[in-house]
Amino acid sequence: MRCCEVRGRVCVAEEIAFLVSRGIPVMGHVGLMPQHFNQLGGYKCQGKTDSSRQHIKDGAKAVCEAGAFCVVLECVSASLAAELTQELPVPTIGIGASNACDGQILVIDDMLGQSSRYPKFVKRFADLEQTIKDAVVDYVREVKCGEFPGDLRNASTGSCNALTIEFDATGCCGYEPHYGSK
Ligand SMILES: Nc1nc(=O)c2c([nH]1)NC[C@@H]1CN(c3ccc(C(=O)N[C@@H](CCC(=O)O)C(=O)O)cc3)CN21
Ligand SMILES: CC(C)C(=O)C(=O)O
Repeated sequence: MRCCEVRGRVCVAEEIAFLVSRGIPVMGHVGLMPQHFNQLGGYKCQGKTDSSRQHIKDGAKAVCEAGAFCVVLECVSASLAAELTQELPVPTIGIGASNACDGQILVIDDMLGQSSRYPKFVKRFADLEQTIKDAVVDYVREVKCGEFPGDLRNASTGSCNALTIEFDATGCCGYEPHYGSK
């Protein structure tokens, strides 16, 4: 789905209502907003005090009243996420905000293990960084010792490259590499 995400609380309700009135679906976003890193004092869990908790709740409600179709909760406490998920009329999508939310976000580079820094809530479901490093180290080693490219990987003699790609049923756009003699 194509939509627009608007980050902020009560102060962005007017902008959300404007976009929604023109037919643009808007996703709200409360809690940690990385764009407000300086005002928030870092990438910290939000809603720890009663007043900031209330502030986030008021904001999330205003965002819904303005017409957002869902609200992202970023790094809010589990109990606040549970309350908002109960109280808001639209689905909540959490990131670092517990499993109380209706849906979840995880940055793809984080879950695949390809980021340079990891927020503490991330689970790495794969370690692509290590996989890529291992592949590159193997490649460099094989090039240095002459193992790659061997005869089999040589375009003019190789047999394993006997590849034909046809882009449509008639083959008129087919790509047929020329192997063998030049
Ligand atoms: N790759 C990536 N993944 C993300 O999820 C992400 C970004 N980048 N960039 C923008 C924000 C920043 N995010 C973060 C980053 C770190 C924490 C984190 O671990 N915070 C610590 C406290 C850090 C502090 O005190 O300064 C915590 O205990 O919650 C949380 C959210 C989430 N977002
Ligand atoms: C939802 C998260 C990943 C995000 O967009 C951000 O923190 O900037």
